[in-house]
Amino acid sequence: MDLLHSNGVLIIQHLQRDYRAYQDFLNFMSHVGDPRNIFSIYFPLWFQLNQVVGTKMIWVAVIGDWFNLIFKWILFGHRPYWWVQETMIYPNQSSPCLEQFPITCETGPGSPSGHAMGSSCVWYVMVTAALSYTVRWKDKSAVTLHRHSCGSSI
Ligand SMILES: O=P(O)(O)OC[C@H]1O[C@@H](O)[C@H](O)[C@@H](O)[C@@H]1O
Repeated sequence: MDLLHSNGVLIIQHLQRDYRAYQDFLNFMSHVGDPRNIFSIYFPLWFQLNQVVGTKMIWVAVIGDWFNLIFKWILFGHRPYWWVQETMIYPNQSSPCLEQFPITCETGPGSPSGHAMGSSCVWYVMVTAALSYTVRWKDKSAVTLHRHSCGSSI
């Protein structure tokens, strides 16, 4: 398990060091996808626009959170920022320094991440809905264009 955690820490350090320029963008994406917005914002909004997408949002919230809870009970995983303080694999207080954000300061078990699971589900539902709307709109305009071109050639 230590090998897994230490590699996770390396990835976090790489992201925090080499992708600092994208920090605001990534934070924004993370906040937009936050599953706590499902009940107050996304469900009411999407249900007005499209009932199927709205219903998907609710299922994502319920099933996603339920699975996350079950997996957290089973895995009961460490969070990287406290694991680096507790592990013995870094000698002489040379534990890596991980930057924390308000959204990462949680105290419960960390694995799997409820935020990562929830926000990827939220983004999946929204992106697939937007893509299918775009495809339908394109098909419709192609049919209209075809009808017009056929009509003008007669
Ligand atoms: O398990 P994590 O990644 O610390 O996430 C904790 C919580 O993070 C919040 O941002 C989400 O709205 C919650 O749904 C989630 O449970």
